[in-house]
Amino acid sequence: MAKAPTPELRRYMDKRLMLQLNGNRKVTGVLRGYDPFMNIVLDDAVEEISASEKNHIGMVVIRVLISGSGSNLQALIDATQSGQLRAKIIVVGSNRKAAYGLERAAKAGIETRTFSLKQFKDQGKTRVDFDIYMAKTIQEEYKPDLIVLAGFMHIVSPEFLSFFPRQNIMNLHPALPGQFDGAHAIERAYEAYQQGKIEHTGVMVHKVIADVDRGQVILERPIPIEKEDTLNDLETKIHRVEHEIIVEGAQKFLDELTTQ
Ligand SMILES: Nc1nc2c(c(=O)[nH]1)N[C@@H](CN(C=O)c1ccc(C(=O)N[C@@H](CCC(=O)O)C(=O)O)cc1)CN2
Ligand SMILES: NCC(=O)N[C@@H]1O[C@H](COP(=O)([O-])[O-])[C@@H](O)[C@H]1O
Repeated sequence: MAKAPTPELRRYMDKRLMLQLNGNRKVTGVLRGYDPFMNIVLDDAVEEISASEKNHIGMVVIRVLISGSGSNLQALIDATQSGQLRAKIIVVGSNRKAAYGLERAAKAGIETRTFSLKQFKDQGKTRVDFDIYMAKTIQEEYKPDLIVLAGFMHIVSPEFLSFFPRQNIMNLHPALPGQFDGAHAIERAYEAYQQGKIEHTGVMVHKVIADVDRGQVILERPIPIEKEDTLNDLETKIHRVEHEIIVEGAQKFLDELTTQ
């Protein structure tokens, strides 16, 4: 495939630019870097909300990985567009080409990538080959400050994690630390409540390590379960809290990462 031509921006390097983004957003900043995919790195970036209101963003970029409907991705998109989350989503990746979250990203003018484990296996390659390709693509083509796993239903290997020595990967999990690690956590919590084993569940965002859902907790929030709650009621309560904690957790982690 022909390599994308590098845009002629050399003469603007280290100069303050004003960029007009989608959604009629205006951002100024000092050009520090760019690549053939038009990923632009601006330093001391400032979003001009209005003539009198400015939002200092700093120099951050983020990348989101999804598998499903992407309601948490939408929460991140909305938060970056409102300025609540001082960051820019530069690309959304999914391991499922039918994930509705890819449509949400495209509608927001965000680049999307799909990574198919099945394609690798059909070529006789391994799951680790797939993980290495995915990690190498993310790191070399996008160089994100933060990767957010927002319902990304793929357990990443130590080989994947080795590409990110800063451990700048955050996962959203619909359970409290050490309670219901892994998939189907909400259903398992509901079942445990019905059996009288727990009185509440919760949501957390945590750093991603090889041991699934056992990374350092960034934020956690308990969610009470009422006896009249159906599973759907509990899922609704959990998703509402998720949409808040994923934004607050991303900002908290970014602030930590960018001051290291
Ligand atoms: N190494 C890690 N990888 C991932 C973590 C993590 O903490 N460490 N968090 C998960 C997200 N997650 C729970 O929060 C999770 C996702 C998926 C699974 C799982 O069993 N996946 C199966 C496939 C299931 C499916 O396709 O429906 C698998 O990967 O074989 C467990 C937990 C993200 N990755
Ligand atoms: N173990 C990981 C896990 O269960 N993640 C869960 O997938 C859902 C994705 O929803 P979304 O696609 O609407 O954002 C969310 O509930 C998230 O906590």
